[in-house]
Amino acid sequence: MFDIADDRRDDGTTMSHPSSRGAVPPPPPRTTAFPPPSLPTARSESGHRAEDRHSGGQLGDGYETGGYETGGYQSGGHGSSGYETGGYGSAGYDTGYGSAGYGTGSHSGGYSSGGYSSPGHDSPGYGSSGYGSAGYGSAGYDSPGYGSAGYGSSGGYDSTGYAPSNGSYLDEPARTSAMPSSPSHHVPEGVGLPTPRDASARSNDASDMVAIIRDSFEAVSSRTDELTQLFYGWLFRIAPETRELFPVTMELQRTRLLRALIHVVQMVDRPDELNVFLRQLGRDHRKFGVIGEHYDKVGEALLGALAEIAGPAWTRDVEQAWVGAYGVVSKSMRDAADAERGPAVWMARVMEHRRVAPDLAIVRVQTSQPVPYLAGQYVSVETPQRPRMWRSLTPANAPGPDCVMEFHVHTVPGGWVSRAIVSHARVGDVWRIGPPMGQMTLDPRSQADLLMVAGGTGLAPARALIEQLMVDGSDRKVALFVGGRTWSSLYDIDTLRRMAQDNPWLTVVPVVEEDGRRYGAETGTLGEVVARYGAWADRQIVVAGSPPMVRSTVSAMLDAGTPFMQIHYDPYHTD
Ligand SMILES: NC(=O)C1=CN([C@@H]2O[C@H](COP(=O)(O)OP(=O)(O)OC[C@H]3O[C@@H](n4cnc5c(N)ncnc54)[C@H](O)[C@@H]3O)[C@@H](O)[C@H]2O)C=CC1
Repeated sequence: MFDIADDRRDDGTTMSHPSSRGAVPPPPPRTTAFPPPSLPTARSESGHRAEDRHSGGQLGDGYETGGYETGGYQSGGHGSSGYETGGYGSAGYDTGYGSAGYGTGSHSGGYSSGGYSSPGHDSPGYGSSGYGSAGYGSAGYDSPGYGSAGYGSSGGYDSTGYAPSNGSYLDEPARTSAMPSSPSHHVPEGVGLPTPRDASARSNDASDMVAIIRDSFEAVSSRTDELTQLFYGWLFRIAPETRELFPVTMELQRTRLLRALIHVVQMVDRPDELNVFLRQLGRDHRKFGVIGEHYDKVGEALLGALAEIAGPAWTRDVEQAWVGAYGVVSKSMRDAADAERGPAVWMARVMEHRRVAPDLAIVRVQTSQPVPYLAGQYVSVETPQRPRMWRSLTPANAPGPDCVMEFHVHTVPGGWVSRAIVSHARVGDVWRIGPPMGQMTLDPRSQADLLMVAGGTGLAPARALIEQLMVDGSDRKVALFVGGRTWSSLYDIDTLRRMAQDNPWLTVVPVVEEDGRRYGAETGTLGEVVARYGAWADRQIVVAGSPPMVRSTVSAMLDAGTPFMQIHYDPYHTD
């Protein structure tokens, strides 16, 4: 319950059925030299690492997993005592910015000063108030912060007030700006930032309620570990049957609960956005087998736990505010779950498991019914080796009538699920797949050329998008910069080469950290290398990889003059 591990979903629009999108062509058979000559000219290569490179990428024990759940995002957070410090800090847009994290609660002033507030980033809307605040709205506590809603929203405050959020809906600023689920416009009180535009519209009662919820939550924010433990203890006491919905190890679950709670608290004054989030959460929870009556028990446990931690500060007003807020939350979730007609999960059989490196496997699964995902989206996955441990993975292929999904899974040190998938998944295993999420999808109406920057298994969404362009018969120019730490870690380079040879619109540029010339690759970090080619101002840009990689890439691009609103990336949970 209240697990937002897999909560990124779009704005609720219906996705097209994969089978109507045409067959995915088989990989082209030949090899070719690359890169083809259609790129801008690179400036001189420094080969030096970015200052912040690989920062904050350590995982806490057990919070890993394959595909895109590796380092970075998790960073210090889960590994350290509270997720409210380092972890989400670095999940924020950079360390300074992030380090305020959620830690000090919603009123932390830290946000306005960190990272992206720093001088040197001169793109519009990127200044101190702009970035600091926009990110705070979500970045601190929730993975959207890292992606679309957090940094993505740094367009957030521009001179005219609120620019649309970014980081989603590749190609289509209008849709991006309309994206209701982004919590990006929230400005916590007390940080000296612009007033949220909806503030004036709030009634006194509502704003009182918002203030009470925020203040009371902040008051317990230093004891969130206790809070979540109490909550689950309470829940399992009053509704013992819910225990089996959760994995044996509850640590991660508690973190997820907290994230969801914080998310709700942060968005409590933006009912429309909150509603989208909650509806997605409700639909997603169908896969856990959550039923209507559980919502009441959860409410009771939550309020009970809050009251116990708050002590004398739990006044009647506070209680009423929370009762009201929880009523809204549970209604949205239940309504959405009840309204959903599609499957809660799809069963997928492992049809191929290829260990392409000791720590990396390519797994192809087939579902009996199509999973309605779009190229670039991701799904949550549960494997028989790790029951009830759902992890997010991005299909590396476009949806096709064969109902096959290909996943690229890199082990994360200490990771339960990623290691199990790489080492122990077998042909014939049956996986469960949750509903598609994420918004890094193509707008079929756009003809803009594209730049894709992919680090490690972050290649998956880029490859799916490229496949989709092939299916669509597009001739939009695509430059794909694909990075690995070493040449041998570019595990899919042969396929990419073939694709580039067969599709003249596609340019593939391999990037390795050292000694690239030896392999015909560029040397450096992805951000450095991409920025050497200029600002890419005429392209829609997708960045996928570990959070530190995304962070440093976007930073380098902004420094090179890339318009922020053209850069897209999805939020990822790394647990
Ligand atoms: N939809 C998405 O965006 C997806 C994201 N991912 C994420 O991609 C990541 C891939 O991880 P691995 O395969 O282990 O790749 P990796 O961590 O070995 O890194 C691969 C590339 O990223 C660069 N890189 C890594 N850390 C960096 C940093 N701090 N600064 C600059 N560049 C950095 C490396 O130089 C290399 O080019 C995972 O975190 C995974 O969660 C994976 C699949 C989909």
